[in-house]
This record gives sequence, C-alpha cells and structure tokens, in this order.
Amino acid sequence: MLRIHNLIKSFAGEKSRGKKKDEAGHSAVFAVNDVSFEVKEGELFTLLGPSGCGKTTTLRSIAGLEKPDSGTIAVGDRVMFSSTGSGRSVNLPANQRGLGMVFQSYAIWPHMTVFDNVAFPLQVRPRGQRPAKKEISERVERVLATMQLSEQSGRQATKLSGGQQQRLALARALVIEPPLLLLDEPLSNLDAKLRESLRYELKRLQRELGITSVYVTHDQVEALALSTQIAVMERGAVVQLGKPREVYEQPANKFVAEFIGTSNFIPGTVASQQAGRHCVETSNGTLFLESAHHMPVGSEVVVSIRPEAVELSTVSRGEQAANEWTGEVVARAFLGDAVDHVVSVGQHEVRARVNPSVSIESGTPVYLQLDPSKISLVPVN
Ligand SMILES: Nc1ncnc2c1ncn2[C@@H]1O[C@H](COP(=O)(O)OP(=O)(O)OP(=O)(O)O)[C@@H](O)[C@H]1O
Repeated sequence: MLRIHNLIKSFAGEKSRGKKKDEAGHSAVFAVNDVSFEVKEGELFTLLGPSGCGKTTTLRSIAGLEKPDSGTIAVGDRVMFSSTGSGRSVNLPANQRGLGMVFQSYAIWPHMTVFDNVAFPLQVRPRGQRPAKKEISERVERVLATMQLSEQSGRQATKLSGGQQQRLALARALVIEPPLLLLDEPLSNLDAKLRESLRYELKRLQRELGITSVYVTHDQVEALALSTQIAVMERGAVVQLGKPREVYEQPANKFVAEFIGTSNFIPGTVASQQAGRHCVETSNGTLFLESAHHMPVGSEVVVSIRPEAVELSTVSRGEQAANEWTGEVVARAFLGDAVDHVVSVGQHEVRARVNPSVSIESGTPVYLQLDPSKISLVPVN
C-alpha cells in the first residue's frame, strides 16, 4: 500500500550539528538518511524513536509537507514523490495526495459545530468531486457514530473534552476515507488515563475499519500496544523493523534494547552455539538462551535481560538448575502491580520486576532465575 524507497531529506545550515556537507559546501543535517520500508494494506505501521531521529520529517515527506532530497514515495500505484537523479521527477502537492492527517496540535475549527467540523473537508471539495448534501450527511453521521460522538453532533467543537476533541480530529481525517492515514503523536497532548483509553479505541478502530496508517510516536508502550509493525529509528535511519514482540524480545542492537523498555545488559562470551541455542559465559555465571542472532563461539556479546525475565527466590532450584545466579537485594520499590528489586550480582546490579506477592527486604541473599526464552543476545556495536 505504501512504499518508501531510499528516502533522503536534509536541512541546510546548522553548523553546530552538521555532519555532512551538501553540494554547495554547507553543513547539513540529514534528518532522514536513506530510509526504505513498506506498509501493507490494513497495517498500523509505527515510526518509533527518540526526539530528533527523523520520524516527523519522514511523515511530513509522505504527507507532501516536506520535499525530500531524493527517493520514492508511492501509495498503491500512485507515485507521490520520485526523484532518483535520473528519469522524471514527481512531487504531488499535499492537497492532491488525498491522505488523512492527524497531528499533535490537532486544529479543530472552534467556531463550528462537531458535525460541521467533520463535514467541512467534504464540502470544500471542488465541484464534481463533492458528494451530494445527503451523502455528506450520511458519511458524517456514520463517522461520528464510529467515533462515539453522535450525541455531541450539534455541540460547539470547543465545548468538547480533550479526548472528544481528539476523536473529532480523527473523525475529520476519516470522513474523506483516505487510502492512508498519517498520525503524528496524536495522543501526546492528553493525560495518561485518557491516552490509554484512546489507545484502545484506536486499536479497535484499526481492526474494525482496517485503515492503513502510519503512526509516529516516541512512546514505546504506545508503539508496542498499537502497532502491527514497528520501525525503530535512530539518527535518520531505520535500525530495526519488526512486529512489536520481535522488537521487544529480539532487539537488533543495544540502542533498541535500551530504548524499548528497560533492560539489564551483561557482557559475556559465547561458549557454545547450536541451532540458535547459545551458552554464554559471563562474570556472574553461565547463561543458556535462545537467540535469533546466531553468534559464533568466542564472540563478545551483550546479554539483554528484561527485568520481568528475572524471578527471585530465597530458595535455590538446586545444583542442576540452569540460569540461576546468586545475589543480594540492595533496593526495592513497590509499583502497585509489581515490585522492582535491585540485586547486586558480582560486579553488576540487576533489576528484577516481580509479582507484588514477592517482596524481599534489602540485605537478603537471593537466587535469580533467568527465563531463557526471555533473554536475548545483542551484538556489540
Ligand atoms: N525545518 C527544519 N530545519 C532544520 N532542521 C530541521 C527541520 N526540521 C527538522 N530538523 C532537524 O531534523 C532532525 C529530525 O527532526 P524530526 O522532527 O524529524 O525528528 P523527530 O524524530 O520527529 O523528533 P520529535 O519527536 O522531537 O518531533 C532533527 O535534528 C531536527 O533538528
């Protein structure tokens, strides 16, 4: 449905940040540096990464609000942008791309009612493309019902709550039935509780309507909860592309492991390897784990252990227990649905997030049991 190929976008001028020179010899920031990906029909594809990694610039390029230096952007069989150095250049203006957009600062029209806000994008269509009045009404009512805003239809837009205004912004983007919906941090202005409930609503909508969407966020929890595919970006490049579970459980590198969730990183050396099952020697003891990254014997590696992969017990599983380390609790914090423990193990401190029924006092010697299916290898960069 959406194909991005070798997309490059630089901004000229910022001397202090510039890493490369452009043709005129000015320093340039490469906001998007050779990005390629494909979004399939019905997917919710997320661009995830820290501030400044190039997510918004990628999205704005798709929308037609930024002109890339080079690359190709196509939606279905329509080329929106193409400049490959040779051949014919294409750069469709934003208003001819027919894409739906919802941005962080969703501008709803305050002087209009909820109904009129949604009807407006259809009413301003050029004659010939404008639906009949009756059809406009039907489409608006249908979208308002989907967004659970029917009751507010006649209300002034400014009299809605934050969450309702956000749903209105979505309704307005959906009413044009775009082939692709672009969402830039659409939930970031809302409080935590509302954000969570709208996250589920978005997911429901995504499933029910099967809208193909590109979603930009720096919030890893949001990305994991919503996406069918995630592209993790760092400094203008996509560093990992995969399903939420793959990105979380098999991070491509330390940056991804650190950015998506919290992790304990323990260095080690691969002692043996067979069909993805690795045995790694660390200063804390031997670890057995399954990994998609096949690392040869003798490789220096970092083992990424999620805090929830660590079980704590004051009793050993016995001599034969694999992946059991000994340590001492140095701190703990009650988080409501879990208890975080910091355990000193040799020269490392390991974070363990356990069930609230397990709460072990500082100073207590403990056994750490590490679930081999929840620990992963990350290549040393
Ligand atoms: N109009 C501009 N002029 C100059 N530099 C820009 C411009 N827009 C973006 N940049 C730079 O390009 C890089 C990528 O910015 P972009 O906004 O795409 O990142 P982002 O990942 O979306 O960040 P955020 O989450 O903070 O919006 C940054 O270094 C930024 O400073």
